[in-house]
Amino acid sequence: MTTQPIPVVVLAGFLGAGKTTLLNHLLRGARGTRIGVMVNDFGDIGIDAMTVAGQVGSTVSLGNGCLCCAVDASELDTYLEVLTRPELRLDVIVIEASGLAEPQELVRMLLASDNPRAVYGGLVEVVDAAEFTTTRTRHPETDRHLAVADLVVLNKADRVAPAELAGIRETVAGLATRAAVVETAHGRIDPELLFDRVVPDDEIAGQMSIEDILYGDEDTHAHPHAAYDTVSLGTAVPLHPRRLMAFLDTRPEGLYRVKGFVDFGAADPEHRYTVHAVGRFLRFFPEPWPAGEERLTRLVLIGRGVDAGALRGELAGCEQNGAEDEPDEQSMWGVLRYVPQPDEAPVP
Ligand SMILES: Nc1nc2c(ncn2[C@@H]2O[C@H](COP(=O)(O)OP(=O)(O)OP(=O)(O)O)[C@@H](O)[C@H]2O)c(=O)[nH]1
Repeated sequence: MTTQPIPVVVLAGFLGAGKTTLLNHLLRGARGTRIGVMVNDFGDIGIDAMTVAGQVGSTVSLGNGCLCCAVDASELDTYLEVLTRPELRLDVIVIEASGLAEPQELVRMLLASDNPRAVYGGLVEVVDAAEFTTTRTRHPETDRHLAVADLVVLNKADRVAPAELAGIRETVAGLATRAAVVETAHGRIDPELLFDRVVPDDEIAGQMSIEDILYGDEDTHAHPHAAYDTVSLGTAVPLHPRRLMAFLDTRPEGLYRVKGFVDFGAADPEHRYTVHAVGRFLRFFPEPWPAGEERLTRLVLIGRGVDAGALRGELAGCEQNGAEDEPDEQSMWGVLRYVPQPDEAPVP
């Protein structure tokens, strides 16, 4: 059994950048490497924990709220204590920060942790190449996040023309001066990039001063999620595809992220539909209902400057009202327009 401390890698990046996709890629390609996962869901339904593949016994879901606000260093230590138990024999722990977390806060907490079996293993910042320019304009803190990253994964390269991608890469590299920048699609990076990133003590000192860790800079505490609203829907009543599409097609600008699973009831009893919207980008991924799985819809909406009460009401209005309201197969056409073609990789 190894006596080396376990590296703890922070996986950060704005809403929808592709953190969960990357994490699933790592888990699938893990082979002999034993990966522990801490998932930080934003919203009171554990969507991200549910979409992390095949992790039994070594996943900790941090529930509602943002890790950097909701958890202090001692609480983080409690979670780390669980994942660093020798019997789990983990080689690496990955913390997926919520898309609105301040990665620097997490890094600070990890560095302050007194768990001798864990060592900070670096900050990976996932960037959505297709949304980079818009995100940066709306969220100037993006620059600060890139500046402290150890590895930048420039994801969704498939959604940007090569010339534009080269320009974005140059901008990102200029901001992430300490980091390697890796372009990829669907988070398919070489796992070695992460698992070998045990950062020596002297390098950590170079990354963040002790004053940074102890006192921080008040400006860097401006949490981007303060201004965000989260609306969740968890229901056993199937949603009507036409009404859900009408809702999604007219969703307000500020509703940046929609994720979860939808049950369309009689309109398609065979499949559950994973939904992902990032900005104006929308996709549904049908998959057969797992055997014995309860038919439920779970959705989390995250937005800024949106009327959460109205959204909640509109979502509730998408629920089917008994037999008379039962949709037919044609009512699925609107949904099927957003199911990816075979060359687009599905959500795991
Ligand atoms: N075209 C394309 N889509 C991608 C890529 N990576 C991820 N996606 C899709 O982008 C959506 C968001 O991906 P996630 O992995 O859930 O993003 P996330 O960063 O975990 O999102 P939050 O948890 O909301 O912060 C999903 O529909 C993914 O399938 C990519 O490289 N190319």
